[in-house]
Amino acid sequence: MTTASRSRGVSSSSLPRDAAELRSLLGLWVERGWLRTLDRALAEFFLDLRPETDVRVALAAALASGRLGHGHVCLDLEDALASPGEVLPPPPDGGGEPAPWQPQQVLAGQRAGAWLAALRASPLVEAAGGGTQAAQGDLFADAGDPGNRPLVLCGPRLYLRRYWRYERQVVEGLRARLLAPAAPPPGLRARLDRLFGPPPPGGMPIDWQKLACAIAARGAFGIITGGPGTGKTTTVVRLLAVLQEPAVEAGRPLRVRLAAPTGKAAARLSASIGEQIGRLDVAPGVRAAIPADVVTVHRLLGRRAGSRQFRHHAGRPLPLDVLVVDEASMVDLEMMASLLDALPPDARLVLIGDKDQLASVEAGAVLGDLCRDAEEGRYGASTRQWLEAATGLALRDPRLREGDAARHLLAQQTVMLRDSRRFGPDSGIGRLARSVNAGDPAAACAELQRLADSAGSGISLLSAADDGAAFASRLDTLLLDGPPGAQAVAPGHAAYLHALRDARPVDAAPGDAAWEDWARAILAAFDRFRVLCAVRQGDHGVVRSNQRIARLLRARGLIEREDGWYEGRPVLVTRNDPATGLVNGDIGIALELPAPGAAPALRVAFLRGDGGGVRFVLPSRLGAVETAYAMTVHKSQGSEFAHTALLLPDSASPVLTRELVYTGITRAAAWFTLVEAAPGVFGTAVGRRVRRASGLDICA
Ligand SMILES: Nc1ncnc2c1ncn2[C@@H]1O[C@H](COP(=O)(O)OP(=O)(O)OP(=O)(O)O)[C@@H](O)[C@H]1O
Repeated sequence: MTTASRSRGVSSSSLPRDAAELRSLLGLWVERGWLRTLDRALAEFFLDLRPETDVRVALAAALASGRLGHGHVCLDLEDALASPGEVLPPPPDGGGEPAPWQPQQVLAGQRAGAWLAALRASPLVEAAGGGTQAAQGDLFADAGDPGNRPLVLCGPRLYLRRYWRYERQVVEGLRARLLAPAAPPPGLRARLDRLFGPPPPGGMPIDWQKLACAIAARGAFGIITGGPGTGKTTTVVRLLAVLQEPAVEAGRPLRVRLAAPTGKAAARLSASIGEQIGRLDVAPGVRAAIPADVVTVHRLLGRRAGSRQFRHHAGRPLPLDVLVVDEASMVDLEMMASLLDALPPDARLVLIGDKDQLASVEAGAVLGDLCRDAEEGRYGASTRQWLEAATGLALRDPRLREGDAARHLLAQQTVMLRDSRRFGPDSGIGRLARSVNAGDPAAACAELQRLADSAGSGISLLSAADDGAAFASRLDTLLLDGPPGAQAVAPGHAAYLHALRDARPVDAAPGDAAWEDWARAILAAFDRFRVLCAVRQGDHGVVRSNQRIARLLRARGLIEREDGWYEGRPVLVTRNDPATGLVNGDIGIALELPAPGAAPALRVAFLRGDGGGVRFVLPSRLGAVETAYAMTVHKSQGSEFAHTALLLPDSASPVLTRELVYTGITRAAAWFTLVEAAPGVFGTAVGRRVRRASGLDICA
């Protein structure tokens, strides 16, 4: 037993009786991995500041801070005390058997009413109505003034003030845009008909892309959500044409900027927008006024080195008229607040993304929260009328439900695209993704089994329900060679190393273009397969999966060593690096290149941002990289691979959710393999949603 647990007297399962007991309990939670040091430090700071602080207030502060580390913007005390086992997820080692000092036991039987009363009575807590803009003072400047108290209680939700302020900024910023008078471009109907085609007889079936374009064109804010291949990029490019045409005709082209949360997503969108602009049926002047250049949100806002501040903010807004943010599911609350702060009041903002994907690693699930009504439409009568007139479509679809323009304010400016051109009704990947999203574990498991049993579905399943040795050796085969019988479409990691060896242009002189072509082909071959893990640690986490694959490749003689730098080592850049121009998420492969008058040396090949050229970087110049045979599902967002194998671990960790499985499946373009290290884990994950506490609710 540790010092902390002894000093606390672990026999009691009730709350700490005083500050000393609370300090030792928090020490124990940090030691055992339930909380971070900074969560404990916050509670201790409050106890130091005001020694008379009720232990419930200090404990709630530590929990609210701890929840931030798991993506929650606040601590909902009613939910937390009703389900104390879910307040803090167990640490990576599982936290051991329930013990009296564990969060679930300490919080068991506590009543939210008493905690809320203690919080309301505390001079550290401001009780907020939730509808007003918070004062922006220094966190601890004057804890006596309610506008500066470090904690904010809004109904049952307890926030650290900074996050409450972000949430209010987002709510107020979006609300103002949603209530701004609609300003559709002139001649909208004719422009839509030209770009999307005239409406079908009777206005059915609904062209969701046309609808989305109309909605986003009419207001200062719009959301276009949809799964992979539903035409989000196509719609955005046509939307920009619809907005830009009258502006160019009037001789005042709009200043349009495109942004994405990560460098990888920005590069991918740049490439696909560039391609779509080329196909657009508009005058050359309009086409020229639609940019294909996509920057990261951080770069757009102008991050100040070493601080949370940006160059652009309300006092120095971005010089633009239209801003499109793609992959918006990855935008966290703080980033969204900063964006809205820096946006001129009369600029249009359009968010694009897949609401069903995993949310950002940082706190907040902004797109998911904003798209709460997207499935059901919830258009009010006036929106319906306007949409039908603007598009010639009839809004009759059994999936749509009546809405109220004031109560469902956001929904009036949101459209969900529903028809995937990539994963149509017969695609196995599409069927599995839809079944996972529907959220019925038994039905999803049955669909997975049925698809895995039918040849040509593009789905395979490897389950530890097989006996252990067979499972391990089948997994090894999968990782190296792909699923048996499907290796042409669904390779394993041996394939790119064969390409490396077999296609090496041995006769080419140093610097010859053949070396760049070879590197490009190897990078493309490597991108045909990726192992995605739910977690970093454990037998089926990223770290051990990378070690396992390296060991297997070496045993087969395809690489020379298992660690350090070696030819063929794939790496993932984990931090933006201005010195090399590489961004978080970039993938490179170490290759041996000839050098004039010197021995061949390793260089790491990366595709350039425009997707065409290759650049070679010395391994010694790469600071933050890790081996990339396997990566987390989180890191894979915004990428796509011909074959993905999703490894679900053998314990039902709380990170295993429907959104994680859906994101993993939809990274696969041609083939998806599910590896289940314990029977039943897939079903458990499908039954669990990412539910992040927040108060993002916008009404008129
Ligand atoms: N209305 C359309 N008419 C013809 N082709 C279309 C249309 N909409 C989409 N496509 C085609 O379908 C494919 C997917 O479209 P798009 O890239 O716009 O989808 P997306 O939702 O942005 O995909 P992703 O999930 O990759 O971001 C593209 O090849 C695109 O050209």
